[in-house]
Amino acid sequence: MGKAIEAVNLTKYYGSFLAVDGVSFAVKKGEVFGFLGPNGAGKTTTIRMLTGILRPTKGEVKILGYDMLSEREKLRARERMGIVPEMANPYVDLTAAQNLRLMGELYGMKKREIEERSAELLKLFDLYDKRDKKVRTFSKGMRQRLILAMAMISDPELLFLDEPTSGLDVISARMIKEVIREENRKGKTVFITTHNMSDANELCERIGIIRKGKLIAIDTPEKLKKLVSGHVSVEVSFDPMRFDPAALSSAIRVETLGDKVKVFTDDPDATIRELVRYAERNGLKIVSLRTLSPSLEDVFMELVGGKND
Ligand SMILES: Nc1ncnc2c1ncn2[C@@H]1O[C@H](COP(=O)(O)OP(=O)(O)OP(=O)(O)O)[C@@H](O)[C@H]1O
Repeated sequence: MGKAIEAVNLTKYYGSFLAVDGVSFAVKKGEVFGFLGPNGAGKTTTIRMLTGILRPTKGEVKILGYDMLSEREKLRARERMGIVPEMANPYVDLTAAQNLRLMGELYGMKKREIEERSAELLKLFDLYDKRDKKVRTFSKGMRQRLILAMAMISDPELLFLDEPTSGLDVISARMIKEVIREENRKGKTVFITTHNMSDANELCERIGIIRKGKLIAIDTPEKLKKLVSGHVSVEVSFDPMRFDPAALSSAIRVETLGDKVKVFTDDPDATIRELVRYAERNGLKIVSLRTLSPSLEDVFMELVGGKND
């Protein structure tokens, strides 16, 4: 399996301001890779360097093996990728079908091919009935679905999506996520920036977390979650609900939530054993017992300190 994206020491200064600071990573072909970070962390700057829109101050970018710093190779790479830029807009005075046609022509596709692919994409994004309506009449969600359809017109093997679901209605966001998953099933590579933790968790095989221009962590969502200690908890409910937190030696902290207690621990196995023993000793019935893993949000908060940069 080759590499779809290779970035080495990617660096961008705006004047004297360092927006992206020596970022290196690789994305395998067929992978959905998420780039997660707070506002202003450098996500858009990075994606613009990867797609050849912005020239890095320093560093190297290879896309599908093409050197993006060479104008000629960049054009070859561009033919094989689809891009959804941040806050992109279709032409509002054209219809959905016309926007798709224009994009197909830019990719040098044949008329027949454009018509067929457009129909397929319009149906996929539930815009087929609206294909001859001017985009001016479209909601934000419909426009964003069209933008993604336009990026996919040439059936590219690699998609770059900058905040594709940001600020969208639930239905459009869900549709877009479903399409991303489906593209991935077909073996396509997707690079997606987001500040939405649950989207990243749902969609991405690996996630890079960027903060103040630096890549501070890169791993699978599950492994990233293991980075945060003390965020694993065991939730238990007894009948009758009587509980003395001091009885647990494995607890870091205990929270009471309605008729449940949530015990934070570094050793969920030991905590569960203690809870079972506690119930037996005190004649309590265990109504429910489950282990809760840290969320990606917990990881994110721990790593970026919960602040925008
Ligand atoms: N053209 C520019 N000139 C000067 N500074 C810029 C320029 N573009 C971006 N910046 C700054 O570079 C930093 C990174 O911006 P970037 O847009 O890459 O962040 P981001 O992670 O995509 O954030 P957001 O989620 O808000 O889009 C920010 O501090 C931003 O203010």
